[in-house]
Amino acid sequence: MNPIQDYWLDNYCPANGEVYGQIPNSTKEDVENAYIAAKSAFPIWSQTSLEDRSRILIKISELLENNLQRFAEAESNDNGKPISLAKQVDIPRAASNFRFFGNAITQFASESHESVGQDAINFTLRQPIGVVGCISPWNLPLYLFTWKIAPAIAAGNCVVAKPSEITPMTAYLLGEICTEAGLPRGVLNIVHGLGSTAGQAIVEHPDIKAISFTGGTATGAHIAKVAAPLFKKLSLELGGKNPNIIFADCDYDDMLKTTVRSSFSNQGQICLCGSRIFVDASIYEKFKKDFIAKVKTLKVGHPSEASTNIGAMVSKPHLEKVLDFIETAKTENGTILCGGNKVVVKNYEHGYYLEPTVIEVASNDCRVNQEEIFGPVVSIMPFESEDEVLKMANNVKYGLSATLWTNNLKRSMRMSSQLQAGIIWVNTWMMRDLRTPFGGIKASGVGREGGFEALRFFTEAKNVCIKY
Ligand SMILES: NC(=O)C1=CN([C@@H]2O[C@H](COP(=O)(O)OP(=O)(O)OC[C@H]3O[C@@H](n4cnc5c(N)ncnc54)[C@H](O)[C@@H]3O)[C@@H](O)[C@H]2O)C=CC1
Ligand SMILES: O=C(O)/C=C/C=C(\O)C(=O)O
Repeated sequence: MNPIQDYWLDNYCPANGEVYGQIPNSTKEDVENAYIAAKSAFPIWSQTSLEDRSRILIKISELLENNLQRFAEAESNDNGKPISLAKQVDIPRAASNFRFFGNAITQFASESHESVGQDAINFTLRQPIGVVGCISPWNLPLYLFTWKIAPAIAAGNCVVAKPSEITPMTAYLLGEICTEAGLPRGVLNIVHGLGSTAGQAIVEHPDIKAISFTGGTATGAHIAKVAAPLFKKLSLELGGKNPNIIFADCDYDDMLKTTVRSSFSNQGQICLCGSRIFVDASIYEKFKKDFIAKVKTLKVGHPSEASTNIGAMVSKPHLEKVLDFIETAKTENGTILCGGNKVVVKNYEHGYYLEPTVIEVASNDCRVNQEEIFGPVVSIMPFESEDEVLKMANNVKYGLSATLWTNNLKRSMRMSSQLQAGIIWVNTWMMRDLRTPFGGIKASGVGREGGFEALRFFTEAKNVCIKY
């Protein structure tokens, strides 16, 4: 063991497989120091007026927008995603997160209940919790990091936050911007490092009273086990295995174009991707032909090239994991209709590239349809009836999102109410309104983010009853 060497973690660039930086592998002591800083900032920040908090959050948002190119390059370099995606989606959304919660906090109200006949009135105070922990994953690094931090600080909390050790760069840059925007010292404390050490220290900390986590289901289960006996508030956004259900009466061209996106955006590394595609048997063969033809046009390439549709996978171990799933599919009578192989990109031979892959599965019970792959891999299979597809869609441990393609209003209402998922999209995918509740059921998580739900999570409700 070399304590100096072990304190630093290599940071890889997925596009070329090279180490391009190092981050601290923060220890329990580092987390304690972050907590102390947060605790000392809390009395002032929690009493800072809503107008001042709002102004600072909106300033952070503006600075992110002003630095779009720099942040997008950093995100793409760190994660492997096409720079075009980082520029159009990740960084603008991170900016929106701050702007949205900067505005939302000025509109957040609490309840009052008049106890008629008892000469009393109850009102609810919504007070910040204190020091809270935010832990985020590598797939949408700044987007998800800020989706937690923005409501937490808007509500008057101070934060100890850990980005994924696999994609630390934009969180580091965010720290600079927050300082420039005038966020007081100690309000946001970013610690870098491994989940098993720095992350675990946040979750175990007896005085960090709430944890907002996005990541894998197994990690979420572990966090819940550690946090529950400490009586922490928990928000867990976990994995998905989302059905994309296509009926014959849909707007076919729109469906086809969006299904390519919902399958392969961000190399399929979004918990909302529609990884199980179920197609009305009457259009199955046509869909199969058209879909594969479109998928074959997607260009796998270096993330910095404008023509790239599919960039690099986030890490070598993750690439290997996804390839293992493709091998598993073959042993389960799956047919690889296209893709399935690593891609060697000229001049970037050590990058982690994978073809977009479509697998025709014989049954919904196979591992490929039951486990989260989290890569550019989707399965397709036909269905005969609404009842059959509903059963298959729900027959999975996850319950994050579902997409329905149909112009039949009654059917969309019927199915929306019966699908076991926290988010249903009808004739669209990943259309986001930041006011809406966001989250899953079953193994996809606990609690909701977004809008006032997030502000409720990051506050404690205290009821005051006054007799008059
Ligand atoms: N939102 C989602 O649905 C996501 C799902 N995943 C799934 O999870 C699988 C594993 O990916 P990982 O990178 O290992 O994700 P992960 O769940 O281990 O990592 C997410 C975050 O949790 C932290 N973390 C890990 N262990 C922790 C612990 N004991 N205490 C506190 N924090 C901890 C990590 O450092 C990271 O910041 C992926 O293959 C994918 O299937 C991964 C990322 C996002
Ligand atoms: O809030 C959103 O728009 C998207 C969230 C996506 C995830 O939580 C994920 O992919 O992990």
